[in-house]
Amino acid sequence: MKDLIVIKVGGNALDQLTSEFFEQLAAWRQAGKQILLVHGGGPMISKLCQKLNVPVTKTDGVRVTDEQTLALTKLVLLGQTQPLLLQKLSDHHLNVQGLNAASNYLLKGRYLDKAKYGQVGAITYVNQAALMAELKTKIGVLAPLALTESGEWLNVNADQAALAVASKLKAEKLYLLTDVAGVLANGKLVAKLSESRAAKLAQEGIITSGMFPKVKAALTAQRSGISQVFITNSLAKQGTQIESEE
Ligand SMILES: Nc1ncnc2c1ncn2[C@@H]1O[C@H](COP(=O)(O)OP(=O)(O)O)[C@@H](O)[C@H]1O
Ligand SMILES: CC(=O)N[C@@H](CCC(=O)OP(=O)(O)O)C(=O)O
Repeated sequence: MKDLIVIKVGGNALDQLTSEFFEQLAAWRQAGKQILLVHGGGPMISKLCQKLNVPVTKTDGVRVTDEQTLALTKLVLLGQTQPLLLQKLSDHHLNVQGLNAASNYLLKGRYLDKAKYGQVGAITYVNQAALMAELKTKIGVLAPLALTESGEWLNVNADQAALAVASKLKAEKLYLLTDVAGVLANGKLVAKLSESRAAKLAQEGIITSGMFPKVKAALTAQRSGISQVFITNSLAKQGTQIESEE
């Protein structure tokens, strides 16, 4: 949808939001844009697990999520990080609405690989009509969780959730906000990143850890038709923009 901007706010980025961020959202709302924020909370989930002696296991950057981890994940996302972001937005006089998979079955998903990751999902369906109705008047703040057809909760990587929603709704722009200026190579920002350059940087061990699934999500988003995809730490800076192959 033209005029829809999807922004993923990672758990690390949540602590670093500057006044620029809120001013940009206000300016976009004034210009008639619809805005959906998909929030993370990974570091906070890991912290709570560690406090309660629940093992933290990640495979390919994905949290292996058993029943107990799922309960803590929901607790953190819906009880801690989402209210924190809503409060920050409200403090800046922005009109907001907290959203999750259970609000009008906004997001449905399927198991990614139950044997490997447990209760982890990939999004298969977005209730577009319900979501767009919410975004008409408010900035939506959506948790990265999905429900299966039979009503089981799934934990979804927040980059993947933002990508899925942005692709299904054909967003104009997708921002993956994180705690670094973009993809860095030898300390320098990579301003434009194509699929082949990304593959080379990954092979050289330059794109690693959390940046690896993020770049994969960004490339998939660009391929799905979202022309402006950015990995950045600020809405005022383009950071790394994904570009198509020559
Ligand atoms: N080439 C790279 N450029 C920038 N960051 C990288 C790179 N490779 C790995 N990283 C790491 O990826 C992190 C961002 O991923 P992650 O911590 O998962 O972010 P978020 O919580 O915002 O989703 C950076 O803080 C950095 O430590
Ligand atoms: C399946 C899976 O890995 N889910 C993520 C959801 C939160 C997230 O992605 O948060 P960040 O963006 O802050 O990392 C997790 O449990 O950490």
